[in-house]
Amino acid sequence: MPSATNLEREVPQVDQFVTLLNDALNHAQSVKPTATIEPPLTKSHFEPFLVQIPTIFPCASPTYESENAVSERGRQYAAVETAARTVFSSLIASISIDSSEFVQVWNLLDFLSVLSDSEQCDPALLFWLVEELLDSQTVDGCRKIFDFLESRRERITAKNMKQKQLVILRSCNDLLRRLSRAEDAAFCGRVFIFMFQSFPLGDRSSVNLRGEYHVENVTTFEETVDASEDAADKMEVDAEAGTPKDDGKDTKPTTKAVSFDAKNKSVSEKPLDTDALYPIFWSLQHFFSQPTTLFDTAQLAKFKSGMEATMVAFEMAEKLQRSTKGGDESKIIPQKRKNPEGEDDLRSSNNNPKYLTSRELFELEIGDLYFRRHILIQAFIILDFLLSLTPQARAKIANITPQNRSVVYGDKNLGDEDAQWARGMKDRITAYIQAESDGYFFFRVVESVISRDKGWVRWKVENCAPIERPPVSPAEFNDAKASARRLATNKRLRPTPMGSLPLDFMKEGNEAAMEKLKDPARWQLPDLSEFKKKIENDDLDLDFARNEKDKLQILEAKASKTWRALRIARRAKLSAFGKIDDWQNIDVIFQDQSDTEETPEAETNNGRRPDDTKPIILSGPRGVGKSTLVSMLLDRQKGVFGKIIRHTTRSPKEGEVDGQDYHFVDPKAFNTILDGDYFLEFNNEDGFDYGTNRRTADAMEEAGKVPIIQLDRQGTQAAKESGYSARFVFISPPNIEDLEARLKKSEDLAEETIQNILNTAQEDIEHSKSDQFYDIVITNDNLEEAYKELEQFIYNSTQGTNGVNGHDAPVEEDVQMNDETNGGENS
Ligand SMILES: Nc1ncnc2c1ncn2[C@@H]1O[C@H](COP(=O)(O)OP(=O)(O)OP(=O)(O)O)[C@@H](O)[C@H]1O
Repeated sequence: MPSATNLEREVPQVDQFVTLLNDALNHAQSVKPTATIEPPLTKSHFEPFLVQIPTIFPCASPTYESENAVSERGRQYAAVETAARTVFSSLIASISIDSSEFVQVWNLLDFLSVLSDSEQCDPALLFWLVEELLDSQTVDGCRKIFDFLESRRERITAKNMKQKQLVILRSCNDLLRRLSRAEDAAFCGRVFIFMFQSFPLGDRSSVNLRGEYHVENVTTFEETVDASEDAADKMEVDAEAGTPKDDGKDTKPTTKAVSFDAKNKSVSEKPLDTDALYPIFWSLQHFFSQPTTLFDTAQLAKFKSGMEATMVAFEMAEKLQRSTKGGDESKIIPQKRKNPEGEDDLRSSNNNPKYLTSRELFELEIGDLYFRRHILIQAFIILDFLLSLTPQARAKIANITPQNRSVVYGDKNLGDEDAQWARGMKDRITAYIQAESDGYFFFRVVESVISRDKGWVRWKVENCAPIERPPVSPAEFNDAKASARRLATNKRLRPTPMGSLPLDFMKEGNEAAMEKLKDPARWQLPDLSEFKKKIENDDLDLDFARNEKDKLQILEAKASKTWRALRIARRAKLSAFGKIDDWQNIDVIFQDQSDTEETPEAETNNGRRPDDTKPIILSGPRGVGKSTLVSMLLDRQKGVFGKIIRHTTRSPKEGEVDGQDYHFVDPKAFNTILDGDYFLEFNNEDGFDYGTNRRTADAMEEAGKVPIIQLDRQGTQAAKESGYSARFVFISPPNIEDLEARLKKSEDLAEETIQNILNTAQEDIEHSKSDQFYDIVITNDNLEEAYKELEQFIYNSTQGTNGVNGHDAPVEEDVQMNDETNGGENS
């Protein structure tokens, strides 16, 4: 690059262009009086200056013709660059990025972007200056520069990306090196997103194609035990081994302190004391940062016994924490870590989150759940790496040609015994992580990140093949269209559509036909127990299925029977539906009726169905009378409504019945429902989860009943926010004193609890007054009147007189189901 001062002196156009730039900046300030990044200045704002360029550089004119045009363009680009750098340097030398004057730099960059798009300067010029700007600013300043880049991203990356991509990549990577992943995680994310959005998905520029490992990331730890030393003085942070003594290899600490001789074999059986475990544990970091060292059998043996010892210690730590409730789960991830040598090298100390490796901290660290998880994820990744060396894993990528040999390690194989160990260890880690309180979800996140990463690794093995689908040929398109049409066209109807009974007898003459119609099999619902046997037979057949095709057929048959059984069961065993988590196991509906929600009376079905059958959510303070009103509704409109019972992970209290007071489930079952996003609302109280399963309500609706859900204010809010379609009713006490009296009368509550309930009630009442949150607010003063108001709302006042307790039209059902309804009618 030519030196600015020399060119300035030698090339008069530089001076002229500096003047033009300054004029343009003055003009910019008049058209954009704000001091903010937005709005961007565009070509139209700089038009008067663009037309002046040919007067400085004749070659800039579109009509210019010369055989030296190319070299003249080169000179123009150099002069524009020098002028731009001159103006840019004087601006950033005199104005702080925090000052409002700094808008001039944004304006200059906007002008350069216009110049670049009009091919009046080097396409990369803007990014060269941005690179310098980033270099000259603190991380806070860089955030502002990124605000600018993000707001202009589409515009500045639209043209000539090829010339720009190198400098973008360099600036972003430089910036990332300066940022701490732990402390500036959000900013790092912004930089990555900027890169992802600027470069096409399949761009290989930043791919580590040679499969190099970050060997400088060496973890140091204390080699010898010295009880007399002051722990605070000794506290060490593992350092980037940029120091010459490391030479890229962690010679010093990791190997010396660890002894993996035969005597140490017992580590897998009983826990080591922390002093013995300390060097073994930290030496694992060496394998985590340099997995290829595991190709050496001795090193692999070290890794294996180190992992075994670590797992035993972790399992012990977990057991201890469980037995001493409230064990130290506090995070000890420090906010700021000091550099061991006190060197003023911010870059190296900020690059990666570090571990504190002091002996004194070790016990605390392994007592910390988050720390243990960190280590186990590292181990998980390494085990996956090892398993990628098995013959089975290799077979999966065998047909990829050409392979990127740098990441395949073709000559290295993992033996059967080691592979078995690695699989066993992976399972052990999985079980360990999942056993923690929110471990199930945490592990799912880890699993999905790792599985995505495997996709990228495969892409690397494929030498980063272009990520694009070949266009569909017209012939393929036409074929697909024709077969879609074929599939969508109505086929000829079968003489006996699937599932319907033959009607041939109709030809046999009236009397005989009528007799046949009386056959109970035509109108009676089959007995639920029949399906039990048939489903059991299907299960048996499944066990003996010879191939996938047979299995699928049997599964389909089972699904059909299961569906029919559920349809029959919905009449009497609705509460059991909440206990079904897997369609393949519906045994619960075949169990004795006594353990279901519905009482025999509920089947008498002499209530009236409202026109609006949306679920009803009843909210209100504790003790206001919600349950009383719901009981009245269930009693007076039999068979029409169904109360939704919440799920909980706590155990039943004395007298509580599963399925009546709560559905008592274990955390895994609860999490499965949560994971499926089936909870309408959920909360955690005293360490136990509670939630309302939307599926229970859906099943009830499907069974033709109107679900009634009792929720507190937060639950109601959650249901509303999730867009749940329901009718929202608030039951209000006549006043706080009455509520207090009811609470004191009905429950044996401590004074403090009562006061808390009353405070919440006050807030609930205030909130119920806010516009349109509830569809109706009913004051429960006189119980009978409150009930009437509720019933009127449910049935809608215009229809309230129209024979409450009368009969509604039957629910739309298939013929078989209707048959039973008619048979059971008792009005
Ligand atoms: N209108 C009323 N007048 C007097 N007492 C009433 C009235 N309505 C309900 N009660 C009584 O108030 C007490 C609390 O009623 P209920 O259990 O139905 O309240 P709740 O809102 O369901 O309470 P929670 O939210 O704690 O379950 C009961 O003893 C009930 O008989």
